[in-house]
Amino acid sequence: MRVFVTGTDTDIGKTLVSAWLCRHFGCDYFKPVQAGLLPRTDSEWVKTHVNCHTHPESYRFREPASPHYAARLEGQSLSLAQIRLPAVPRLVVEGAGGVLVPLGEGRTMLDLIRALALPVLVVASTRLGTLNHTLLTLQALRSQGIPVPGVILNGGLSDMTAQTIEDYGGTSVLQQLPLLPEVTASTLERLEPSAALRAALSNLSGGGV
Ligand SMILES: Nc1ncnc2c1ncn2[C@@H]1O[C@H](COP(=O)(O)OP(=O)(O)OP(=O)(O)O)[C@@H](O)[C@H]1O
Ligand SMILES: C[C@H](N)[C@H](N)CCCCCC(=O)O
Ligand SMILES: [Mg+2]
Repeated sequence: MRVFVTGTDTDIGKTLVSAWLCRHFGCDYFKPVQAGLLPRTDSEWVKTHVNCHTHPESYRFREPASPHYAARLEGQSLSLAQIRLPAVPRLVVEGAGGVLVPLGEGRTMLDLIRALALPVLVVASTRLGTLNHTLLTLQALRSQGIPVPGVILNGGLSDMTAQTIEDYGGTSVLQQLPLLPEVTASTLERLEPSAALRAALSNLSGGGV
């Protein structure tokens, strides 16, 4: 299975969830656009926490900022055509920030997602405000006809949030991941994927988890 992991915001847990998916579903990891290289890139974080193959980024920028601006600071611009998916059957692709993050020349992360033609998992928090952010994200993805197998709630359990996203967002909450007191290889390993997540991922085209 090949899947794109987006989120409702930056710092919402996309890298943690991506690493966890790689660990439990035997996937490689690919971060096409990395803005901010220190203290470590997302690929380095994934490599440190789970033993999976990470593919080189298509774009790496020093500034921890929106990619369109980080690129401009280095006199560069992003071309979607330069971003090619690694040809492997099991792959987790992580975005940068949320779906409308600017990539330059009027393009956003949503254009990249559409170009890559992958189904999308949305990582969301359970903090107050998440319902609005999550429903807006789902609406943006749906407006482009992008398939969304579901949402992963990260960093705190809330059945109310999960139920409301399902009721108003027309999609499934496939997993709730708790706030981990310690984020290590073994705490990630001990978090078991739900039956709903396993089923959703095994149904993806190219399927089999
Ligand atoms: N469930 C969790 N329990 C404890 N800490 C978490 C959890 N999820 C994320 N974090 C921590 O929150 C921080 C932000 O998470 P992460 O780097 O995964 O965000 P991101 O969405 O990938 O951000 P970016 O847009 O920069 O790629 C990290 O320090 C991460 O370890
Ligand atoms: C620097 C950060 N950690 C990510 N790499 C990029 C996040 C871009 C967010 C842009 C925005 O929505 O304002
Ligand atoms: Mg990340």
